[in-house]
Amino acid sequence: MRIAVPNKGRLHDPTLSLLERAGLHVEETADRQLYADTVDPDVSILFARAADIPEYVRDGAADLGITGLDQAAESGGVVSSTSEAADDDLVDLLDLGYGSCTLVLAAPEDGDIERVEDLAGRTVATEFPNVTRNYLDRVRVDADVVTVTGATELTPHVDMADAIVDITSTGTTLKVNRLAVIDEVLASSVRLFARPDVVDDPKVEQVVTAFESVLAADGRRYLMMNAPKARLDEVKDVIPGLGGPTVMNVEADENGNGMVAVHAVVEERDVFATISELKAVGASGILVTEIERLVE
Ligand SMILES: Nc1ncnc2c1ncn2[C@@H]1O[C@H](COP(=O)(O)OP(=O)(O)OP(=O)(O)O)[C@@H](O)[C@H]1O
Ligand SMILES: O=P(O)(O)OC[C@H]1O[C@H](OP(=O)(O)OP(=O)(O)O)[C@H](O)[C@@H]1O
Ligand SMILES: [Mg+2]
Repeated sequence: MRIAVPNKGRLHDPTLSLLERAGLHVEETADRQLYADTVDPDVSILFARAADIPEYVRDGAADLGITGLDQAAESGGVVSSTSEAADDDLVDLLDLGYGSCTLVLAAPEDGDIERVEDLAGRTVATEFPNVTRNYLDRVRVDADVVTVTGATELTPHVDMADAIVDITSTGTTLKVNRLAVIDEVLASSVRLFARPDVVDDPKVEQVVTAFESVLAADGRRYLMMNAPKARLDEVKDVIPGLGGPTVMNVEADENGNGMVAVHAVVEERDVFATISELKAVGASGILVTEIERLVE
């Protein structure tokens, strides 16, 4: 099974670190090499441009692809389950949570385009012509679409276009170019995409489970402590854990203090407050550790 992965750009490093954390270590290769093996002999990597990855998966050059939803939507149909998929659709299997951005319609701040309807008969410049045409159809506005390959934000200022559809995340680029958002076209983030015919492959399911376990571990910590058996209910009340905590007898509890060991997964943001509350109900020897993966 082959996974297409961004070879450069902002999605390259986070994608490799996700593969690493998921246990799919990518073998060292010379820079920009097209293919790489992973520690799993059944899984290999194809490095490609983020924008080409959807096409590689649709065509069968790869079985799975990791790239932005914006790129997948630009290249054709995207569905969220196999039951609704046509042969050349991509199935959006999993939101990997990074590369979050929004494709927006934007126009000069002090111009005459204030609503999408004002675009009738005007021109929109974009690197995403298909997504833009679909959007204009959806809102029933008849405008021309011109395709550019970069620096889209400049086009309204050089009379090439009246508005743009482009990526924004912090909004800095739009602001610097004195452009105001008129409408949201597509909310995007990096996803794991599959061809419909491979979705039920056990290897694909194994990859999905591995990625899910990394996402589940994100922002969570593992707490271990000793607690007086008599106050276990209070300890359980304090731990806002995933389900109930695990409670174990302490082997070395010879002097009969009635101590138990308590383990629990907690949200990272709750750890700070939880520790003082645990101490207050008699817990001691509290350990906080990172979780690499969590299969729920
Ligand atoms: N400012 C941003 N914030 C978050 N995600 C972004 C941003 N810009 C782009 N992306 C996401 O990353 C994807 C690839 O963009 P990026 O610019 O990294 O790749 P590239 O264009 O192939 O690389 P380069 O711009 O270096 O040639 C986009 O399709 C989008 O999903
Ligand atoms: O809202 P912001 O945080 O300013 O981000 C938006 C900008 O980020 C991307 O450009 P990128 O940095 O990838 O440069 P590029 O145009 O060379 O791809 C995108 O094309 C926007 O121009
Ligand atoms: Mg870019």
